[in-house]
Amino acid sequence: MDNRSVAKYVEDAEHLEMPHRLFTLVFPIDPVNNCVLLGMKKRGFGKDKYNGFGGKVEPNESIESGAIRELAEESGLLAKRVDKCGLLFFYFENDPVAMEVHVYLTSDFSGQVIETEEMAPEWYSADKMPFEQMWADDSRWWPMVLKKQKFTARFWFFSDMTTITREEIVPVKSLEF
Ligand SMILES: Nc1ncnc2c1[nH]c(=O)n2[C@H]1C[C@H](O)[C@@H](COP(=O)(O)OP(=O)(O)OP(=O)(O)O)O1
Repeated sequence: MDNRSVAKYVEDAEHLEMPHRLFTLVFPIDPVNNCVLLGMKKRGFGKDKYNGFGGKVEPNESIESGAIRELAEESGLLAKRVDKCGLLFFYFENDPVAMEVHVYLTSDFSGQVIETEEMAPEWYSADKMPFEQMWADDSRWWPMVLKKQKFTARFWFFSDMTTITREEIVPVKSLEF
């Protein structure tokens, strides 16, 4: 997909006549051991699932600053740099607000991994992810991450928040548009 088409795809997604709430999702990567840091969510939305680190973007910050802040708050790691690898849209039956999730990787970070009130972090082999304990969409787009392929994707969830009723995953050249 060329950049103009990507922009159109995102514009379409953002104008499905529903408001979007902005979120971030960051996966720290250890490239030497091919490992990724996941966190077991201990409370709130997504409790008892493994995920990357992230949350809502505050009104006074950029999406990237929000990603770095949430990573620090939830894992103790300070990212010097994050690289956007994907853009996800989630739509839930009976929910008038969609989620727009900006997905980042980082292998440039410092600090000690700590367990926080929200997350219990654990390193996993990047090609042996615990998908059965993750959001149902994760196994659909993670292969793009492994291939170093940027992507946009849209998932429609049934009201149980678990069953995917429709999905679109599109490889893209760039997420700068
Ligand atoms: N389906 C799916 N796949 C992958 N990742 C996610 C989902 N749904 C999601 O919500 N997420 C991600 C997006 C965010 O990184 C988190 C949810 O953020 P949340 O914990 O609700 O936001 P915070 O701002 O940290 O919330 P509180 O601190 O107010 O609890 O999961």
